[in-house]
This record gives sequence, C-alpha cells and structure tokens, in this order.
Amino acid sequence: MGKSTIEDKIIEECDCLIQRFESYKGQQFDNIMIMNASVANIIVAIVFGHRFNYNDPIFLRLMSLINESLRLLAAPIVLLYNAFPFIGFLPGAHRRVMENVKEMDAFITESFVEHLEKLNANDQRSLIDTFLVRQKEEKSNPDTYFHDKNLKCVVRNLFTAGMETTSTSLRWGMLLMMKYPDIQRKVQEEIERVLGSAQARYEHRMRMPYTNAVIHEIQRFANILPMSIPHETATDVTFKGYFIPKGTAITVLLSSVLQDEAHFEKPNEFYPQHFLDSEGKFLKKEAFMPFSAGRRICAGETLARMELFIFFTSLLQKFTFRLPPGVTDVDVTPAEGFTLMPNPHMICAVARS
Ligand code: HEM
Repeated sequence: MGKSTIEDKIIEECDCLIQRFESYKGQQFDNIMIMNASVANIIVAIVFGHRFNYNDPIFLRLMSLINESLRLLAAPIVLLYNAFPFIGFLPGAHRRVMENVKEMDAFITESFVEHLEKLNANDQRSLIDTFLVRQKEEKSNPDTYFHDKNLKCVVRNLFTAGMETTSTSLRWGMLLMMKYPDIQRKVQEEIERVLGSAQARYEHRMRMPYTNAVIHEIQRFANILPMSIPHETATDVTFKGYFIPKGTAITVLLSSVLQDEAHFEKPNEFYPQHFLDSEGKFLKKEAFMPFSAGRRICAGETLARMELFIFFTSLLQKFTFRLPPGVTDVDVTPAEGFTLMPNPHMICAVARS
C-alpha cells in the first residue's frame, strides 16, 4: 500500500490533534468534533490515501452524515424497522438513515471512479487502489468478492464502525483522567520514565504496563457497545444444550463479561488494577471483550488498539486534563445512543512544561 505505515498515519494525525488542543491555550472546549475529525482522517488516509483539511465541506458533510445516522440508529422506529422490515414504507428516522447511506454511497462511488482514473498497480496508495487492482485481476471470475457493491459497503462500514467507536473511547479516557487526577499523574510518570519526550509508538505499550492497564480499564468501564452488533443465526444451532433455529435474532451482551464480578473485583468502578498483577505487571483478562469475540470480532481491533495507545499516550505526554473552572465533579453516566458516549461536557487541556 502507500509509502508510510498505518502507525505513521496515526502519528501524523495525532500531531495535528495536539496542535488543535494547543490552540485552546488551556481554556475549556468541547472535544467531540475535534476527536471525530482526527479519527475519521486516519480512516480517510487508509481508504483514500490522502487526508482532508478539517474545514473541507465534503469532510464535514461526511462526518455529519455518520454522526446523524449513528444517533438515529438508536431511535425506537429504527429498532422496530430492524425487527419488522415491512414497516419500511412508514415515514421516520429509518428513512433518513437510508437517505444518508445513499448520499455516502454517491460520494464513495465518485471517489473510486477518481481512483480508477489514476490507478497505478505498481504504486498502490490506498485501500481503494488495492481493491481496484484485485478487481481487475479477478475480472473473469463471476464469483469474485471484489465488485463495486462490496467496495462501497467496505468503505462505508469502515467509516461508520471506525470513527465514533475510537473517538468515543478516547473521550471517555480524557473524562476519566479529569475525574481521577491521581491515575492521570501515574500515567504521566510512566510516560516520563519510559518515553521522556520521545514519540509514543505502539511497541512501547510492552514497557508501559500502567498506561496499558489504564487504557484497557477505560474500554472496560466505558463499555461503549454493550450489546455489540445484532446477529442472526445462518443455520440451525445447538449451543450449550439450547436449540436455536436458523434465522433467530441474536444479541450478545458484552456487559455480561466486561462487568462480570468473577473476573473484575470492582466491576462498577474505574479501577486500573483490574489489569495489573501484584508486581505491577500487565495482566491479560479473557473477559476483556470490548471488541466482541469469534469469527465476527471487530475487524478494526488492531487499528483501534494502536490508535488508542498512541493518541492517549501522546495527549497525556503533552497535556494534563483538568475540569473547567467552577466544575467540581465529572458525570460518568453515559448518554443513550447506538454507542454509550459521555454526556456533553467541556475539557481543559493544560500544556505540560
Ligand atoms: C475502540 C474502538 C472499537 C470498538 C470498541 C469496536 C467494537 C466492535 C464490536 C463490538 C463489533 C461487533 C462484533 C460482532 O458483531 O460480534 C465491531 C464490529 C466491527 N468493527 Fe469495530 N470497534 C472499534 C473500532 C473499529 C475500527 C477503528 C474499525 C475500522 C476502521 C472497526 C471496524 C469494524 C467492522 C468493519 C466491524 C464489523 C465486522 C463484521 O461484521 O464482521 N471497528 N466493532
């Protein structure tokens, strides 16, 4: 694929994010759109091979389509429509989601036609390039997966599944650091000890057990997709003695593992020790499943883990997150939606000397 690695793209985007945070000079601001834009730009870099200017109207429109659709996915009529698709003719939020999908697809089609025109098999710079090259190679195969409809679907899925999830997890991270300044300080001490002012890279997590444990605990505590993504049995299944016929809707409750007392001593508290042993070494937990499990486990898990580590560590290397003046506590009750997000809030990113 392109000249730089995915890790380089994350670092480049993280540098831009740090500059945006610096521009607030320690004053309070809402980080929702800023975080969304940074994470979306990493997907843009992977999928399209370039990055958008933050004020680009196409980029802003793309993000607003995704945000609106994710918000609407939790609307009662959409849940009802998912269970009873024949009500599709009724007016309501489900129709709006479908219109948004159409608009996104039109944008994606336009951009892969552009890629096709400039395509050079020896210089593949994006996921779209790689897909199109494979499409050409498999032109004579009637069963190929590399057709236009799949390309549109892959690109759309990467955007919708990859933007808000990672951005929301990072926003929980900043909020929890404001609520627990002692934990924030300990992370910063580890950063100073291991990295100093060097650039954080994903491999550093092996030497940073406390930071790694805090990131895992942020994901466990935030539990952003408590019901994962709905599934349906493709065949008749017998599971643990229960017969489940083909076509049954299945909802996996990730909360049942992430908040399981048998695995986590204080399931309802933010407690990084859940992921540390008595010597302070990182402790893997089999019940840690924010990305779900099995064959349909999150396709972006590795990317998300890399983003979370590099963004979180780099931000805490440069800033201390503080409550805005006059605010004395942090509300960690999640807002309702397709993902569990923090309620609207302001943060102060105070530059560290
Ligand atoms: C902290 C960030 C993330 C979390 C917590 C998360 C979590 C999840 C979960 C729980 C699922 C459902 C798995 C299932 O159906 O059993 C999922 C699916 C998926 N995720 Fe993620 N995700 C994250 C980031 C990403 C990123 C960055 C990408 C890619 C850019 C991505 C792409 C996908 C895709 C394509 C699927 C559907 C996979 C399939 O149906 O086979 N995710 N994710």
